Amino acid sequence: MINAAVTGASGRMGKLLIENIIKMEGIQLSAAFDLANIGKDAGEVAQVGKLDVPISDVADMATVLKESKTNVVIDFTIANATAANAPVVAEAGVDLVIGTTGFSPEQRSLIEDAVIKNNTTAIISPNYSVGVNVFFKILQETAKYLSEYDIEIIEAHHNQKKDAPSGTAMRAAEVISETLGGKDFVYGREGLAPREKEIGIHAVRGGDIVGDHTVLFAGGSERIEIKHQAHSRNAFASGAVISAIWIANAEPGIYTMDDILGF
Ligand SMILES: NC(=O)C1=CN([C@@H]2O[C@H](COP(=O)(O)OP(=O)(O)OC[C@H]3O[C@@H](n4cnc5c(N)ncnc54)[C@H](OP(=O)(O)O)[C@@H]3O)[C@@H](O)[C@H]2O)C=CC1
Ligand SMILES: O=C(O)C1=N[C@H](C(=O)O)C[C@H](O)C1
Repeated sequence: MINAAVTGASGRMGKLLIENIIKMEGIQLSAAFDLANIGKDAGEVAQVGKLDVPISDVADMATVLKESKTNVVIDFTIANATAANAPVVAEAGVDLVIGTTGFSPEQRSLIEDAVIKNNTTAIISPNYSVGVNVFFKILQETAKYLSEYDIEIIEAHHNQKKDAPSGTAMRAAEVISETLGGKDFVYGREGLAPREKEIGIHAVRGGDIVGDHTVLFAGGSERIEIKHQAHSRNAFASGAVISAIWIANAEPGIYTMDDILGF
């Protein structure tokens, strides 16, 4: 049985991760962390019934992980929180499934260094849905054929999202840039904006949009739009919990969803 802890247990994703953990075989909730609802039952906060797992303060993370015999922490919080908590998790010899987005290059290196230094394992992905990871592959292929076309990425999310552009939009831009040997990124456009050989990245925030990503390849007299739309956060939560099961048999190191999906 895999013992999984959830960090960000009171959040939109945290609650759904707990719901998915209790539904899946071979994995159980061993601990939960958040800034809010400390001491409350994580199952009751997630509205899935009492689980006898209290939400703990992140300040007690090292002790709680040890006492709860946690094997893996699933972290969907905010960049600075993940950057602070990941070294604590790695030093405790516990694996990590990271869904948080919006890392600076320094935060990303700090997390990866802690995992490597402690010989543990991490999966880091801006999007745990199967569809988005197929979408990345389609973008790679399309970019090869339409390398001369103008490329713009438009993403839309709910009005409570804390980072922009989304991690998925940034990964889409990286995938295309890597395929085409390097592109500049331009964020939004305003005023006179002559088109160079860059990828334009645009973020929209409104209402309860779960997550839309469109990549536009525009030529002189035609265009292709490749679009992924998430209908529910379950697309992300189920992928993250499957990843937490997968990690139990992985060699130490850093992985992405490509490894889990066998791409
Ligand atoms: N990879 C993927 O597939 C997906 C990634 N995401 C990413 O996951 C992250 C969370 O998204 P979402 O659930 O919507 O956000 P929420 O704001 O709903 O949830 C985040 C939770 O983390 C808590 N938190 C903040 N700081 C800490 C800390 N230091 N220690 C412990 N908990 C903390 C927040 O508390 P408080 O509210 O009090 O600050 C909140 O309860 C975002 O970065 C988002 O982009 C989201 C969906 C899919
Ligand atoms: O914050 C969200 O909601 C989401 N965040 C991820 C991102 O930034 O790419 C993934 C998904 O689009 C939902």
